[in-house]
Amino acid sequence: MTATQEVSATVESTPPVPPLLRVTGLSVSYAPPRKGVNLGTGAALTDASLEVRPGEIVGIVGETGSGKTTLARATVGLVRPAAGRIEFAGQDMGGLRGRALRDFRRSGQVQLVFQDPLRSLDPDLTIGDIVREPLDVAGTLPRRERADRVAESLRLVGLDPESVTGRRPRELSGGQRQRVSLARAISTRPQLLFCDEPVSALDVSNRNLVLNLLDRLRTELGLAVVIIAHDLSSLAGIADRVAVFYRSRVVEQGPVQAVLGRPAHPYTGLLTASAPSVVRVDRLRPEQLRPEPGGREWPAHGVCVFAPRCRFAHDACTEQPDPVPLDGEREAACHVAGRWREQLTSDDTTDGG
Ligand SMILES: Nc1ncnc2c1ncn2[C@@H]1O[C@H](COP(=O)(O)OP(=O)(O)OP(=O)(O)O)[C@@H](O)[C@H]1O
Repeated sequence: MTATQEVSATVESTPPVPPLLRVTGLSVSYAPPRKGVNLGTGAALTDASLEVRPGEIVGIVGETGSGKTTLARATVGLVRPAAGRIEFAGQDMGGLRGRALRDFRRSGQVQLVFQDPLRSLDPDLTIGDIVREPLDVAGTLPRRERADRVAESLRLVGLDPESVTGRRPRELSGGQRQRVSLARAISTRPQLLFCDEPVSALDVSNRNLVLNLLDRLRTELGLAVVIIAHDLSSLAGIADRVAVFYRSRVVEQGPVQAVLGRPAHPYTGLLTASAPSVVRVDRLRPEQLRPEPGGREWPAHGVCVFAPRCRFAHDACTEQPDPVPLDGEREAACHVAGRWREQLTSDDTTDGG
């Protein structure tokens, strides 16, 4: 056997790392609102598929109400899917009921971190109590070891346990509070962390600090992290892959450089064109991607969700497209995925290539 054959034999025999989280065809609808209480009806998530591998950072972007938080809530069992499958660490979450579901939630293997730490942290508890609480709920770590784990978790997020353990959330800055939320979330040493808008309430320097911290935690703890964000700039620097949500659907997903650098879905194109600070290969302007005024009227249902806002929509778009694989690991749910660029004239685009 030649050296090259030996190398390829080794590569071929290495099994691919199985995903930690595998979501397949997930649909979620919230119950119709009670009379007089309008919380919104209809599908919050439709036929969504996504995988997260151990140690990976996956970004989820999309406008408000597109279903990003619903995916996180369904994964931890806070909302029951109408269809589809969620597997975590090889286990079918749909099969968990009653006590088994409660035990899974309490185990802290998947943790959520929310946007506004001031509202999500109990103001009456000390920082030490707040970080210890998930350990008390899980009950897997002996009591005498919990104080050490609290101190270790605070240190991991860059806080000095001696100075913060006895304080209360209001005595800390916004950035420190978000780090307390992270310390709390990692106290159970989860395998997966969902961070819902973790930096949108922070100023720029604290944003970078918290994002770098997430990057470090995934390396040091082998954590998989899903970061839900409105804006792309908070993901561009640290995510490995990104999924773009639009009106309850995953319209594009793949490696972050490919998706943000050269979007295949016109909606991703619009997002990146509207966020000039995000490093990208395409240099498109939002107006190049918006439909001409007075264009076609689209029915409210059944058509591609993006058709009414898409300059490139045509007859085929009267049907919602399924996601199709494109180059490499990327996929997009669009009848003109990537090909819409051909419709831009050379004056329209100064593609930096
Ligand atoms: N508890 C609820 N009851 C009824 N409808 C809900 C509930 N929570 C969310 N929804 C609806 O489900 C849809 C998806 O909401 P979701 O919170 O998942 O979106 P999102 O992308 O996370 O939005 P945001 O960026 O604003 O947090 C929205 O139409 C929303 O109004």
